[in-house]
Amino acid sequence: MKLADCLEALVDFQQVGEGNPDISEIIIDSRKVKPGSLFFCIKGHHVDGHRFAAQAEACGAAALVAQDKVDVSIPVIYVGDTHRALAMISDHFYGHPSQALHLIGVTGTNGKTTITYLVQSIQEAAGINTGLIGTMGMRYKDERIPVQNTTPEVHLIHKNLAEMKAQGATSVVMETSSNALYDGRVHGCDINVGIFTNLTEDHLDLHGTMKDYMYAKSLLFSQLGNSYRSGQIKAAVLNNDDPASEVYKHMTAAHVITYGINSLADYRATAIKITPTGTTFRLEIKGKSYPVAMKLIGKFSVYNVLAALAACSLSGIKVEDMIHTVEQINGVAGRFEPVVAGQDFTVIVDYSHTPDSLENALSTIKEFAKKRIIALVGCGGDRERGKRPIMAKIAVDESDLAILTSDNPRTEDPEEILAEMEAGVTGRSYVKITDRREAIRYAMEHAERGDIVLIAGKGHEDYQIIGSTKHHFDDREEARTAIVARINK
Ligand SMILES: CC(=O)N[C@H]1[C@@H](OP(=O)(O)OP(=O)(O)OC[C@H]2O[C@@H](n3ccc(=O)[nH]c3=O)[C@H](O)[C@@H]2O)O[C@H](CO)[C@@H](O)[C@@H]1O[C@H](C)C(=O)N[C@@H](C)C(=O)N[C@H](CCC(=O)O)C(=O)O
Ligand SMILES: Nc1ncnc2c1ncn2[C@@H]1O[C@H](COP(=O)(O)OP(=O)(O)OP(=O)(O)O)[C@@H](O)[C@H]1O
Ligand SMILES: N[C@H](CCC[C@H](N)C(=O)O)C(=O)O
Ligand SMILES: [Mg+2]
Repeated sequence: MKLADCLEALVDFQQVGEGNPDISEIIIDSRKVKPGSLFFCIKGHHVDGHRFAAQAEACGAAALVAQDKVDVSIPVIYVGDTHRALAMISDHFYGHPSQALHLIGVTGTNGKTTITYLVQSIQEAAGINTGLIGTMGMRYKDERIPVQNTTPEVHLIHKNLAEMKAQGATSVVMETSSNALYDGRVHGCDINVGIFTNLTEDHLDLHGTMKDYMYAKSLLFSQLGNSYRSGQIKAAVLNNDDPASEVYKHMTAAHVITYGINSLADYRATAIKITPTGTTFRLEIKGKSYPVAMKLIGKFSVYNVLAALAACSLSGIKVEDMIHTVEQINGVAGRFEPVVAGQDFTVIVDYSHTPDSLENALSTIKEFAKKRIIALVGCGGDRERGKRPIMAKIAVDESDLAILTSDNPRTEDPEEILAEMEAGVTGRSYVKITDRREAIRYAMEHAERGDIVLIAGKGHEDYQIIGSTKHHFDDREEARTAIVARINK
């Protein structure tokens, strides 16, 4: 596409420097610029992308988009807000792919990844080619593209939606994190269905207060639009058991479909029974009742299934077919994933990295625990600090043996993170082992027949970030190695 064609997406800009070069791709990181790139200077949380204008030019950028003065000899398009222009130009550059897709966005503190997997599985089983964008990467058919963020940067979303569409996808389900909504990473995405999971404490380092965090999530529902075009579905799928849904109902002009367990809702679960191998419940929809027996464990999994069923019903899939698919699903990697290596106790690896998810994981385990519960918990560095003492307290209070350890310390001192966690513990004893590998080994060596060990916080992650280095580290592998070593002792 020519530069001038890209600029059709904007209403107000100023071009300095003659020329109408061919644009090969849209780039925001100077280290990735190739000849023909259109480089956007973005003001980030850490550095100002305008600093890299000269580097982008040296690497062959065809033109730049900037909001502050830059000194280069290639054409520069000056706009008021480069990030907003990035959303508009990339949507245009990639041919407005979201408009041609049935796009489902999922927001909420916990459950987003799980719901995207459920939705993709249910729709795929019904013959709807569905792409997925989320924490564990972008996935379509056999394609797996790793991502840096749960919700990638806006130009990457439009680019990948276009690629998925070109490969035959008619629908895409995408995690839309509160950070991404607030930062405008889903601008230009024509979302058809917005799903809300729940709102509990996390990310207050970025949003400040729970109220602001709630409003950040509300953007998904207000962005569903205010027009009723024939043939186009626009719907908000809301959790009636979470008070924030009441606010979101007012934020959207779209259809509202509710789900819940404690309150009346369009999609409701009753008679929930949790066992170590699965969950059964009755699904109540419009006066009809359907039995469900699934392998997913816990009340929180029932919420996720209800949300997915409500959303997928909008794609016209029969309830019986949806239930059949849900019943076949074994689970999502790193979400309540068992590690089985010949031991006589249970080991569960779970991605609970928030107070609410940790509490849910432990209360779910309590439903079927016959002996002790051992909880291994850490908190990530360079992330919200307020949750540290709360998570430590939950781990210590809700288990028989709590092992406090490191998660991803990132650039923080692991001892200081642990000290902030320990400040939340009152009275009860616990074990502190800073090195996560040692901590897992300790848990595997001290578990007794029939105990259940929860290894929380890192789930599917196959790395540990210490400083700015990513080391290979996988809780499931670590647990297995320690179990085998114990058995062979
Ligand atoms: C704090 C935050 O949100 N950071 C996001 C932000 O990066 P940033 O603002 O720090 O960028 P920066 O380093 O200041 O750089 C500014 C600009 O200069 C450019 N640059 C930089 C260096 C260079 O040599 N050349 C160059 O051109 C950068 O490419 C960028 O365009 O913009 C980047 C591009 O979109 C994101 O990848 C990055 O996410 C970081 C990795 C992150 O950790 N974000 C977390 C907080 C986050 O967003 N998490 C949510 C998940 C939450 C959940 O699931 O619960 C998510 O959606 O992932
Ligand atoms: N509906 C839910 N309510 C509460 N906790 C949940 C729910 N679903 C999952 N969890 C817990 O949260 C953890 C993370 O689940 P999941 O990865 O699906 O959430 P997420 O919202 O994608 O998280 P992230 O913000 O890291 O992307 C799970 O391992 C489980 O312990
Ligand atoms: N999406 C979450 C993931 C946290 C995972 C946990 N292991 C950590 O590193 O804190 C975040 O970026 O805050
Ligand atoms: Mg996720």
